Amino acid sequence: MTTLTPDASVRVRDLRKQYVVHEKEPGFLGSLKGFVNRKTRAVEAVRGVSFDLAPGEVVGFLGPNGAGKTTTLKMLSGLLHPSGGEVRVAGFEPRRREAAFLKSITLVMGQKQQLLWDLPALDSFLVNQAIYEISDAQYRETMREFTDVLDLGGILKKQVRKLSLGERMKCELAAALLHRPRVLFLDEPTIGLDVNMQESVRAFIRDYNERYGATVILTSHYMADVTALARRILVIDQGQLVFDGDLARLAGQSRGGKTIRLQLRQPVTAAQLAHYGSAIRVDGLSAELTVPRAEVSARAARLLADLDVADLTVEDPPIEAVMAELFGRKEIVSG
Ligand SMILES: Nc1ncnc2c1ncn2[C@@H]1O[C@H](COP(=O)(O)OP(=O)(O)OP(=O)(O)O)[C@@H](O)[C@H]1O
Repeated sequence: MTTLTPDASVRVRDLRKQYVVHEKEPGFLGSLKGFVNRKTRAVEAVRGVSFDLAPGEVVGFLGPNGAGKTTTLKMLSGLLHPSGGEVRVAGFEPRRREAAFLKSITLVMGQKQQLLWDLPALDSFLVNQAIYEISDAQYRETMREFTDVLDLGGILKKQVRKLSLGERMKCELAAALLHRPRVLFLDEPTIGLDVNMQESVRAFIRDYNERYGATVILTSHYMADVTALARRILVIDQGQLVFDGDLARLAGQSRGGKTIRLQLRQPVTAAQLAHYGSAIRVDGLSAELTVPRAEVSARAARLLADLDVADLTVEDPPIEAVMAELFGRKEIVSG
C-alpha cells in the first residue's frame, strides 16, 4: 500500500449548519408582500455533530432524506461554511479552501457532474491534470491503473453525452480521483446504476482505498454499497448523530429479533412454522422466520427436535430492515 501523506484524518467537533430560508406566500400577491415584508425561517440542518476518522478508514454515512448528510459533506469539503463547530480534514481547515487542501480531497456527488458534456472524458481529464498540476508521469500511471480497474478502454474518447449513466459515472470517478486525493467524500456514487455497475464502482473504491490508504466517507441509499465497503457506520437523523459504531453492532440494535433460516428434508407449511415464530418466507423445503432475540436458542432447539431439519442458521436482520426500524420509515432500499 502506498500511503499518500501521513495525515489523512478527519476531526469534526460540534459541527453545525443553519440555513436561512425566505418564506413566500403563493401567487403574485405573495411575491408583492415578500418585497415589503420579507419573512425568514431558520433550518437547523446539522446540529452539533462530532466524530473522528483515522487515516485509511472507510465509513458509511447513513440517514433518511433530509437528515443532513450532504450538508455535512459540503462543510467537510469546504463548499459550505459551518455556522459553528470545528473541522479539520487532512490537517486543513476546509473553509479556507487552500490549494494544498483541494489537492488532498475530492467530493463526488452522484447527482452532479463535472465532466464536460460535449467533449470526450479524456479532455476533462487533461483539464484536471492542468488544474491539479499532475506531472505527465503520474498522469500516465494513474490513467493506466484507472483504465484497468474501471475498464475505461473503449469509452474515454466518446463524447460524454453519448455515454451510458454507468459509463459516465466511472469517468466521473476517474476524473475526481486523478489527482490521488487522500480523503474521499462520496455522496451517492452509485445512484441510479444497475447492479453490475454498482459492483464495479464499489470494487474501484475498495481498490483505491487499499492502494493509497485513503480515508473514505460514503453516503448511499444502497445498503449493499455500505455493507461491502464500510465496517464503521455513522447514522445521522435530523442533523444529529444517532449511531457511531460497528456495522454488526448496528444490526444488533434491532428490537425486531433474529432471522432463522431453515433447509428441510420434508416440506412444511406456514401454519406449521407459525408455532415457532413469524414466518417471513416458506418455499417448500426452505423457510425463514423471525424470532425474538431472547428466544433464539429455545426456538432453534424446538425446530431441530420437531422438524426434519437439514440445515439451520441464525442471522441478524438485513441492515436495511434495521435502518427502516430506526427511522420508522421504509425508504432505505437495498442494492
Ligand atoms: N441550500 C439550502 N437551503 C435551505 N435548506 C437546505 C439547503 N440545503 C439543504 N437544506 C435543508 O437542510 C436539511 C438537510 O439537507 P441535506 O441535503 O443535508 O440532507 P441529506 O441527508 O443529504 O438528504 P438526502 O438523503 O435527501 O440527500 C433538509 O431539511 C434540507 O431541506
